[in-house]
Amino acid sequence: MAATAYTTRQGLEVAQELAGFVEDRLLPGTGVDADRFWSGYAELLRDFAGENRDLLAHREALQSQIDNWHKARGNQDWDAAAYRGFLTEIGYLVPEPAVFAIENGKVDPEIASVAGPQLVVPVSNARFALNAANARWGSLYDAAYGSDVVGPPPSGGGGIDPDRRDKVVAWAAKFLDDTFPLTSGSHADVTEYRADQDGLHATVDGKDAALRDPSAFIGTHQAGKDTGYVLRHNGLHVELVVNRDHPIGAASASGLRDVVMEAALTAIEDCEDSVAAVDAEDKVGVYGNWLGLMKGDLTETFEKGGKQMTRRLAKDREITAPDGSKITLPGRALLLVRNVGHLMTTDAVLLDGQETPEGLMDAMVTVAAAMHDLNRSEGLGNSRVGSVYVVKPKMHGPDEAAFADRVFTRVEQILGLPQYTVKLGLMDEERRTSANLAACIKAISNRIVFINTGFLDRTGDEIHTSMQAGAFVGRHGMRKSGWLSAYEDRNVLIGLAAGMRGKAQIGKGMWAKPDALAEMLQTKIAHPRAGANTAWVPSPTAATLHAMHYHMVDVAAVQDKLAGNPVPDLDKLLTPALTGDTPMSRDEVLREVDNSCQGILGYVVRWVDQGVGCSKVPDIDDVQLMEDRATCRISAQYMANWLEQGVVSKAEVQDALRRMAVKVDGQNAGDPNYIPMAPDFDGPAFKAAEDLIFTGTSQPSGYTEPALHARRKEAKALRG
Ligand SMILES: CC(=O)SCCNC(=O)CCNC(=O)[C@H](O)C(C)(C)COP(=O)(O)OP(=O)(O)OC[C@H]1O[C@@H](n2cnc3c(N)ncnc32)[C@H](O)[C@@H]1OP(=O)(O)O
Ligand SMILES: O=CC(=O)O
Ligand SMILES: [Mg+2]
Repeated sequence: MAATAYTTRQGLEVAQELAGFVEDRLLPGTGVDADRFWSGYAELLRDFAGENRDLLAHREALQSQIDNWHKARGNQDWDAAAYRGFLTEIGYLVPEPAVFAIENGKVDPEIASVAGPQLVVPVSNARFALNAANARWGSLYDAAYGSDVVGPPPSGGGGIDPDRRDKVVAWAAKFLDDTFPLTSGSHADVTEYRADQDGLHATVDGKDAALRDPSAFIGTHQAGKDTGYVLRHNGLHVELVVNRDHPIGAASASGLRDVVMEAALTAIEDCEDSVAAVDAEDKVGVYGNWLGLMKGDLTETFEKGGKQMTRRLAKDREITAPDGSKITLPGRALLLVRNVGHLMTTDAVLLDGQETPEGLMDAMVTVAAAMHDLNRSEGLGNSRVGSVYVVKPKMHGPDEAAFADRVFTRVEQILGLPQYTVKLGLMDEERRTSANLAACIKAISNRIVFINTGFLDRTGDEIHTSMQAGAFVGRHGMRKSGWLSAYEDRNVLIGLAAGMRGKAQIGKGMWAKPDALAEMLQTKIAHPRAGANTAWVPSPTAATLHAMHYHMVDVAAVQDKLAGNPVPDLDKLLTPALTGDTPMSRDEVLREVDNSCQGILGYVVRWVDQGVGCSKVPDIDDVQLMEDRATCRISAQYMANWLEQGVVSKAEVQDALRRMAVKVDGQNAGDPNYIPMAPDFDGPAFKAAEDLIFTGTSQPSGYTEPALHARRKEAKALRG
């Protein structure tokens, strides 16, 4: 990696690549000239970088007070009252705000009022980033046929297996019967669908049937030879696509060739935990894709199935209502952009020779990019109400949220945008935020568009915060622990109490087993049932399937029932899940050590050597798991905690790392770009895994970024 070349702008040293990107690609068309951008940015850094540093120092100061408190108490029994008193005294817990209601201004309906899936995607990958935007609509037939929901997934030999096809068709018909019942008969037995000014008709057993709720039919959608009958339920659309010339339609008595679901209502284009962006070059790649999405002109050409294809943003869908009027349905997910948190600094922009907060750069650049969307009145637009949606991760407590609010006010001033154009999604994924959630929401109440239980980071922070309290129970115990359920329940109830219903999303976390979609269908319905009007999915296929849950559950009604329920006690949230007097068996410990080491290595080897920020890595039972920086944080913090508490020895972990490195090398044997870690175990990837584990106690909040960035830079320098 060549040393960064800088150019000077308004007292800043700016990496040339970034300066070129900003001036040649980002700003033209925004009405903001380069001088205004750079002088505003320089002032932003002068006014906010110091406070950013102070906030991070405060995190560390609180953490060391907490560590010392636990160390001083030794093996005494857990004393919830004493602990809570201590946290109040040091300012970790702040007073609960008086009752308030958020006032978040203009918010698109996908966020404010309709419940549905939220897809997350690494924005560094243009092919995936476009796919996520287009995942607003997804084929239910394809999702079921290609996954495990009607039986083990297909082997991938090509062609359609008629038995599997029939299973999928019957399974989808059952969903249609449950969601859009007919006055008589089943969708499985329809021989014809047709529409007229009275609505949708179906012929079953030679007789006319209609929808039991005729108002569910909103019109037809013509696309080539496809005639789509568009239905609506719980605010979400479903299209019955009929085409008797299509092989699937031809095999169906009704000509039904697909059921197309409105799926990813919103998608988060991620600049954070699913990407590996460590320098100006990487950041320009990430920003370039977000800019293309905001301009509507991003394309990506690639080869799939031996054919070259070009992917671009999907158009909106034109529907003809029964009375002949036209309705436009959005063709793309409403896009949010996840910025990085307050932790990292970047060498892409230097002030007084020092690195500057990466979060401030993300704020400036991603909002400026979204101005292309704000300035456009037609075409492939994003927000229809003129808002910009930024997701802010990993904030600790209300002061950090208030800081973000002021940063975005300043960014709006620099760019000439009305205050509160930028809306914020608040990741409830650090313990101090969960414990002070109402105050955090209040701190950004004019911008807030979601709270989301990012339980993966939250688990990492749970372990790190109470590192010195004792040994944490294993993953199985953690999933069933009291703090986790208190965290999930409190999030919904505090959000409702803050008036988020009908105005914002109360979201649930990621489905981290991308291939186990039958299991997802069984279990992720718990999210809408808990009152969440969105939840994260890792892929468009998962979005299409998860959309079914929002037909099965009327989230608005659930929220009505929940409103006013007592919020679970803070002590429950604050009680760590420690093994206490019932330590885990040696077998369980060693198995989990192998599992964590494998997960960490499988993830970091692609991050450090190849710059891939989100991967599918098989776990110890060969279940493919989505690994990102947050899941890596959990594994590393487990190992650090168990080392700290003497549950395992350093030698045992070192042995596991070496054995698992050999296993991971084997799993990647088919990748021509892969660099094996064995037999030398001295490359930057292997060392990154060691850093994450053996320095896990002293890493800020147990984050993985510092070690990963340093080792990735080393790998880039070594290998170009
Ligand atoms: C704790 C947290 O912060 S969670 C948030 C961060 N996590 C994420 O963002 C998860 C994003 N998901 C992913 O990166 C991927 O789904 C993975 C790595 C988990 C799994 O990938 P794989 O199953 O190997 O996907 P694979 O490479 O086979 O792609 C399959 C298809 O799905 C698409 N796809 C997969 N995931 C996504 C996604 N998140 N968004 C859009 N498209 C996607 C691909 O574009 C591809 O379609 P195409 O060939 O037509 O382009
Ligand atoms: O960002 C999400 C999480 O679970 O962490
Ligand atoms: Mg997270």
